[in-house]
Amino acid sequence: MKVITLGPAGTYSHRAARAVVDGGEDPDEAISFTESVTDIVARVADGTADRGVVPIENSIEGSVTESLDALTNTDVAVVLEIVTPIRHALLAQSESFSRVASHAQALAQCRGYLEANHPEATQEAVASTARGVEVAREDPTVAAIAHPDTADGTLRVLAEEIQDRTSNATRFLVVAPAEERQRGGGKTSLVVYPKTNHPGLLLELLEPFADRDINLSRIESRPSGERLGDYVFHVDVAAGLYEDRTAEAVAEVEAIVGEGWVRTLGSYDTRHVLY
Ligand SMILES: O=C(O)C(=O)C[C@]1(C(=O)O)C=C[C@@H](O)C=C1
Repeated sequence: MKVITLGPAGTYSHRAARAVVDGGEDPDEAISFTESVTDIVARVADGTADRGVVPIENSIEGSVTESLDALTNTDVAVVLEIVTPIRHALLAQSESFSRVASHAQALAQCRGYLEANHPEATQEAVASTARGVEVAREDPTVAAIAHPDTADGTLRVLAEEIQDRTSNATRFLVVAPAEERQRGGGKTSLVVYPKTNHPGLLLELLEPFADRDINLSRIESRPSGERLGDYVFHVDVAAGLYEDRTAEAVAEVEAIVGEGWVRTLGSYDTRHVLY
């Protein structure tokens, strides 16, 4: 199983990806890296990798919009979701740093800590938390925000548990080639582009689920990119496509969108991973 995720090694996505590698396989051989989530999804769609692991939502900072957009624009399936606690540390060569480098999501998850403790430090968003660690290793003026293990004996752990809420957690999606779309699992994800707009449209799109007593676990709108005020909706429901009621509701939504489209990413289960 070839798994691709956000690199370099040591990212939170890398930690989540380890949970996808089969027991008998060496994770170091199975997992490869790239520095954008758009690229992860593209590598799965073109068959370079069997699975891709992308962050999709954080409990403090919300959606990872690049991942939502990659799922809008690329035909892939979602086969599993992984939820993990995210505990950040501040890592540097010494206390005398003037910049903090990390992934934009991680900087945002520690906004309160940084404002209270290092208001003078400038913040630099880099491709991942592990990339920030590489920068801090090369540059004594830079501190990184990342998992404490990434210090790896070469950086000092200046502070631990610096996320603004102890309950900080991120949800990752495991994507697979579109033909591996599943019907089994407790959750189903759809991307819905209604194309047109009229009063009550969103209500019409959601009624097929409400009518069948299917719980909506999430709805997120993203700009379609076509024009201002035109949206794509990411809808998650708490029921699998193997259930007739879910398949019927999706078919009804497909009929409602008419001129637009519905992409069914498939059904999947949730795995909670602690590390
Ligand atoms: O930079 C990393 O370590 C990542 O895996 C990315 C990412 C994200 O995009 O949300 C993953 C988990 C944390 O929420 C912070 C950063």
